[in-house]
Amino acid sequence: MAFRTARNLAYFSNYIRNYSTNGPLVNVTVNEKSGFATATLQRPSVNSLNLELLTEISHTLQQLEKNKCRGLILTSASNKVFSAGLDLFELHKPNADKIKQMWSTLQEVWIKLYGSSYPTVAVVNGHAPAGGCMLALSCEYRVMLNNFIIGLNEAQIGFSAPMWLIDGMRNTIGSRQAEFALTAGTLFKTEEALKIGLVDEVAQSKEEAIEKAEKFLNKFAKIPPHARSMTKAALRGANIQALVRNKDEEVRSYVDFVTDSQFQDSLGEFIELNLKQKLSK
Ligand SMILES: CCCCCCCC/C=C\C=C\CC(=O)SCCNC(=O)CCNC(=O)[C@H](O)C(C)(C)COP(=O)(O)OP(=O)(O)OC[C@H]1O[C@@H](n2cnc3c(N)ncnc32)[C@H](O)[C@@H]1OP(=O)(O)O
Repeated sequence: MAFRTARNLAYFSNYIRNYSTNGPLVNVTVNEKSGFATATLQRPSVNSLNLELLTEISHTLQQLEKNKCRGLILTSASNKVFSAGLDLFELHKPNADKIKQMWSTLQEVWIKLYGSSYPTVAVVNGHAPAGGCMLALSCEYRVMLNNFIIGLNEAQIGFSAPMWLIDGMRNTIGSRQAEFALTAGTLFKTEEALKIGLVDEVAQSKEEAIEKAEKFLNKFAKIPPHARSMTKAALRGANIQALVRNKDEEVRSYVDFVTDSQFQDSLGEFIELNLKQKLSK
């Protein structure tokens, strides 16, 4: 088992430090006492998910799995936005090959994070719409700071969230609430999200949120890791397998959907109406 000896722990910490120097968009640190890793998303200014950030998240998750991480806290370097979801500018008039890779990497991130063998907590220290909510939902526990929004607003932008993400929402807040939330594309304020169970706890500061996250991770200290991860796989495996079976087909549908002129028109309108930065004409 990892971290059984101080030498193992030191090796892993050094490894992660070295790794983090190679990843400018995701900073990874390891608490040497607890063995918990903190992965901080730091793509300016809103951690919008472009191919580069998604690739780095995917590599980070792979390394954490390989090194038998004891627990992960996922958070943001911004004090306003956890992640603004997919990079909408990269979806506008896109290069088909690039968005193909982007969707495929997004699927990989979900498979690795939703299916990780180690426990995971999202410290949602800023807004988390769409893909930002997806990252938080993939974790096992969510601690959110006050006065932000979270939710799957895909319907508002003109499409449906993919099946695996709908599954993640349903598994978290139940079918009835998921239907209300997804069909309206609702973005919930922190307190509302707590009421429906989309987040588990509210914190007043990032420090308090990290403490709550560590408390959650510490609950597993005496549970055999293989028993924990087998149970998690039993609970989440069917949803993951459904995506694995349909991965390529979904990428094809997504590329067709996003490159269609109707989607491009509604995306253009959404950007002009909702984002400060505008499209160059
Ligand atoms: C069968 C399978 C296929 C099914 C088909 C499915 C098709 C799916 C296609 C796409 C899927 C998408 C899922 C997504 O994740 S879509 C992304 C949705 N995101 C949003 O709606 C968020 C939009 N942003 C906001 O609401 C706000 O910016 C917010 C995050 C709340 C932060 O607000 P605030 O603090 O006031 O900051 P600003 O609005 O001033 O923004 C700061 C700068 O960031 C830029 N920005 C914001 N969001 C994005 C984004 N998503 N992508 C790129 N850039 C973004 C914004 O323009 C500002 O830029 P600048 O500083 O240059 O002015």
